[in-house]
Amino acid sequence: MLLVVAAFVVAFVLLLYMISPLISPKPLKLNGAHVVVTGGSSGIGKAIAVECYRQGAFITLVARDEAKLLQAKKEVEKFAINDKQVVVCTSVDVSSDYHEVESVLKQAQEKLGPVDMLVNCAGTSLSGKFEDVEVDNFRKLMEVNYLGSVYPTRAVITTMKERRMGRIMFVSSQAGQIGLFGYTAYSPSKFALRGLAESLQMEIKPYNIYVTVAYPPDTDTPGLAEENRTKPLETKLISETSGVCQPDQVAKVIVRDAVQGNFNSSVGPDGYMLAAVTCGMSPVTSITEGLQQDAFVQLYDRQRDSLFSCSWPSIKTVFGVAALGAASLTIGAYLAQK
Ligand SMILES: NC(=O)C1=CN([C@@H]2O[C@H](COP(=O)(O)OP(=O)(O)OC[C@H]3O[C@@H](n4cnc5c(N)ncnc54)[C@H](OP(=O)(O)O)[C@@H]3O)[C@@H](O)[C@H]2O)C=CC1
Ligand SMILES: CCCCCCCCCCCCCCCC(=O)[C@@H](N)CO
Repeated sequence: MLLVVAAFVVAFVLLLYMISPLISPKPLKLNGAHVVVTGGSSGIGKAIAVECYRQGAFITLVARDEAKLLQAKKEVEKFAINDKQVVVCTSVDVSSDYHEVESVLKQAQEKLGPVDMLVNCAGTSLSGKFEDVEVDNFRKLMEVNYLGSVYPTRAVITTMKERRMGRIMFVSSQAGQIGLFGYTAYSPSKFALRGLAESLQMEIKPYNIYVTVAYPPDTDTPGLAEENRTKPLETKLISETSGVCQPDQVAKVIVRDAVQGNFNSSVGPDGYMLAAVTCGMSPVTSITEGLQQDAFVQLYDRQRDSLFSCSWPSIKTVFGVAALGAASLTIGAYLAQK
């Protein structure tokens, strides 16, 4: 019986690998593409700009501080792969006023052409116990981290729909997948991006525009350094279970997933597991991803009511275990190629 199930699982997984490319979107070519990166003057945003530039993209960096923008431009330009590439800087507060953001992005498109990929990375974090956080900071974080992604997206979506192509990336956080001690102001602003992304993807999928939500762990940036100055010990200890990544490592994963049109983008095994157990009704862009999510949820469910009960396994358990088997095969392959 077990041999039959194992043979079935192997055949099933091989079949999935063969048909999976049929449902994945066609990858976006970054060579010659216009990529706008909000928050591109520092940390993860700057690393994403570098990663796109070394693949031949034209970059618009968006942030507030002009000196930091110019410094970032110089750093990104070192990675040019041809002499046509250009980095343009534009200073605006993405959360202040929609019409200002719209006008800045209109000018950017007049300079470098329509936006092929928008990376919403501008954001800030703040941690502290609920009653210790300045009440105004709840509004501020929602404005920067949520509205600061709505406005640029709103400013480019019409052109993307007319062209029937584009990529929109939202940089959320693992704290946008799981609420944590000390993040009562920050987590909601990152959870909000998921709701926006899932709703928007449903609307624009028919226009061949793909949305990606990135869920990075702690990443070694000036933003993290600033945050760590006042972070409660509890928040620090929990966050560090996921380790601390380097911006270029995070950027490589994020750009790869955005180019592929993958809806979820997570970093490392922890991030992968977190994404699977918090997948909810997020769109899956590959059959194997859906299967792995099912297996993890099955495992999670079954652990709750004991994986192997002494009675005959129900059909659901058999398929759950089969999915689990397939998932472990797939995850093994996935981790092996990492
Ligand atoms: N570092 C980490 O541990 C993690 C970070 N993230 C998220 O990644 C994103 C980047 O974080 P990180 O690289 O650490 O941050 P940094 O502080 O290093 O960089 C933030 C960038 O966003 C810009 N920015 C901030 N506020 C605004 C604004 N209102 N309008 C326009 N630009 C703005 C900053 O430039 P300027 O100040 O000049 O405007 C800067 O370019 C954030 O959304 C963060 O929540 C997610 C998970 C982990
Ligand atoms: C079943 C699988 C479980 C996997 C373990 C996951 C444990 C939760 C880790 C949460 C880390 C939160 C990092 C926030 C980073 C961030 O956004 C700020 N640093 C912003 O600067």
